[in-house]
Amino acid sequence: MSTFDQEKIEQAVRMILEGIGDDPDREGVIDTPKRVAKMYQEIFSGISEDPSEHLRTVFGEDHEELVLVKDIPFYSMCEHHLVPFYGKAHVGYIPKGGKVTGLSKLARTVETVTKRPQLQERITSTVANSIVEMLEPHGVIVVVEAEHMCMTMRGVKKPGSMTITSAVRGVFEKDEASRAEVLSLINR
Ligand SMILES: Nc1nc2c(ncn2[C@@H]2O[C@H](COP(=O)(O)OP(=O)(O)OP(=O)(O)O)[C@@H](O)[C@H]2O)c(=O)[nH]1
Ligand SMILES: [Zn+2]
Repeated sequence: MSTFDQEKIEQAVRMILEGIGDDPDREGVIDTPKRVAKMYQEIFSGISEDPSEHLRTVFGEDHEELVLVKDIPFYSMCEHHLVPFYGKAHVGYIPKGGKVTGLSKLARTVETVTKRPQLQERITSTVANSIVEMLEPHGVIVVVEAEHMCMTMRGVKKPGSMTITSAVRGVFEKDEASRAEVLSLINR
């Protein structure tokens, strides 16, 4: 995978400004290519990171019941239109064999996965799969709710519409009662 290329983005943004019929040399936008490149470095920083890495932090804690971090806010960029979609992620798992990770690491995993050109479905399944791979828990549930600006400010123009995706693994797949319990906590 190629690395972040600030100059290439600056050239491209300048061309976009030209392409939309603006003057890239006028005072107000002269520094815009630089600003956008700097912003992209920040909002696409997850491309060069491995989400699973955060989950290497484990404590040998004997807790084999639900751990749920809900309402993790995120901003991502729709890979089809490169406009934002944003909302909340809820991440729950039931640890096994003492593999309990730090609570912030669940939010950091969401951060890495969302800071890329994305699809909401892929965010949801990548977070769930990273937890399965690294923590080998009894079960994982990830619910993501988001508003997509490509559906609000343009195109179909449906502001307020929310997309909800979920990924369930292990016990949450098989046990309806466990799934219902965690969903009721998320919706509380
Ligand atoms: N499944 C999925 N679709 C998404 C996501 N973000 C945006 N999309 C959709 O991607 C689709 C792209 O459709 P296209 O027909 O190729 O592009 P378009 O002509 O701009 O589509 P419209 O948005 O309907 O105007 C649209 O239906 C978007 O709503 C996402 O996270 N998951
Ligand atoms: Zn889109």
